[in-house]
Amino acid sequence: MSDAQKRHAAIRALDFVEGGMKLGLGTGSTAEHFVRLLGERVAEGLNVVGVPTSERTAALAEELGIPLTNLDETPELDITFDGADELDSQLRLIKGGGGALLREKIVATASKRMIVLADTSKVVKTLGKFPLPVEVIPFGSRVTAMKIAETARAFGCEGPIEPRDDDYDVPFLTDSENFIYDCQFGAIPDPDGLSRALNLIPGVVDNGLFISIASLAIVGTDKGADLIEPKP
Ligand SMILES: O=C(CO)[C@H](O)[C@H](O)COP(=O)(O)O
Repeated sequence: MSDAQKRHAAIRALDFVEGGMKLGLGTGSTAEHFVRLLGERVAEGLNVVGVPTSERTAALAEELGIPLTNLDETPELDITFDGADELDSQLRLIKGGGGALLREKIVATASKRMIVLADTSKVVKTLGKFPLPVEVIPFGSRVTAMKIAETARAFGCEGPIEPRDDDYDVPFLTDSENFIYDCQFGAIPDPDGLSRALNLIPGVVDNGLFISIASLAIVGTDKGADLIEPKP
């Protein structure tokens, strides 16, 4: 992972921003580069409004003076800029390393387009090396986790499924006060099928697979950034 590459992706992303736009603001270190650069433009007079995908991003955007709104007031956004934990050639993503996958997916799908910002380490042939985060309601979460494992097996995915916690064994809570299970599958042969099946399990709120949502990836390199469109 390269911080310089992340910053290069964020710099290139600013070329897509125009005055008057309504923007989804992602979560994570790559998205943070973008939000900070956007804050500089806003300070220079750029007129945009943002919907943050997490409390963390909301706090940062507020600190930088970026005007914020929410999806109730502004249900259609122009572009969401967000990071990813993995992306493949079809621009299918694994997201949720920072635990914000639910709001990230809601905001991205309320946008005319989602642009993913990444460094080169995020580009993979097959999704799944990064543990897939699945957000579950705390009630009955162990049963839900067993069903996740069963469902995943039917899609050729095996591997430990572990509740995310902090350094003191306290369960990690999302902004919506749910748990996250990290599923170490190694490879996901059918991301689309797995994503649909997981979301049918009672207790699963959503999972970190973003399928047919991103329409462009900006991958930062050591010298600049490459634009990648989804391959059919
Ligand atoms: O999905 C996310 C947060 O839920 C992030 O976009 C993802 O984890 C990438 O983070 P980073 O840019 O710090 O590598």
